[in-house]
Amino acid sequence: MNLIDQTFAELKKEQQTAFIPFITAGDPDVSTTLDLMLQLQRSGANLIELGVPYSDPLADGPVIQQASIRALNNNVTILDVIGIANQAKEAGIGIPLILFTYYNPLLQAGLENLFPLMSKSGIDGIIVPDLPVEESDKVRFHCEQYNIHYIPLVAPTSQERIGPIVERASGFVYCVSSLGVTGQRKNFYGDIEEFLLKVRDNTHLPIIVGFGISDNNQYRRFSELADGIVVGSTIVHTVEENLGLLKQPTTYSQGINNIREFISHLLGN
Ligand SMILES: O=P(O)(O)OC[C@@H](O)[C@@H](O)c1c[nH]c2ccccc12
Repeated sequence: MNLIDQTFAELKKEQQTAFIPFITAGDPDVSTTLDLMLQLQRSGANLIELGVPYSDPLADGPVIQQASIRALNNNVTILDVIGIANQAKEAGIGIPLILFTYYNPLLQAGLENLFPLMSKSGIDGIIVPDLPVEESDKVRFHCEQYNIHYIPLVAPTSQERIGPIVERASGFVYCVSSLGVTGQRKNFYGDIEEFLLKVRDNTHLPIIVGFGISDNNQYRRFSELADGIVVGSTIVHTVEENLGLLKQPTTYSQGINNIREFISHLLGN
């Protein structure tokens, strides 16, 4: 049993949808990331996707690309992000943490080095968006060794690959709501309901949806269709809007409070 499984089991009992925010670790700096994680947990996050900054985030839109650049300017590495997860758990984070990283940082640091650290640091799942599931054997081997869930992405264009993808999943399946890159949007894939039902028919695991969800209307719509909702860019954009406040000790708490208020409106509280 992994904390992700327990979390979804509890949410299912309460008939609740998981709120899963994504933030770029180290944006604008490590200590702010820790405070943001604690604030997200207080604001109702059920799991957190912790993004490893990367120089070539091909699946990301401009908001997360900029966040990666800010974190990389602080020289934040995948090892630092694992360290942040560890500090967060020590600081009181009790919800599952999912390491979100492109494949290259994993490869450079070495799976055999990272997985023991990830396990010790309380990381419960990993998402590697640019690793085709057919090439995920090594990553999944290490995941099984260390009881870390391997969470694949499935897209509306996956169609006949939905089966092979979800059968290699553990923890939950991440359904991408639209084609293209991450970022706020007005429209989603035309047959999104049909797509989510098709994924649901292929797995007993919880299915979560992400990409473009940025206001309460969209959040409520997808809460009816999935077991969890990932929100990234619009939260990262709110961090960006408050960088000025977050940089000054005298206005720091105002910056954190602005982000708290944004999350509250997003969730319709
Ligand atoms: O940013 P959005 O549009 O809210 O989508 C979630 C997304 O941020 C997060 O899950 C994510 C960040 N980078 C990614 C790359 C591929 C797939 C998903 C992601």
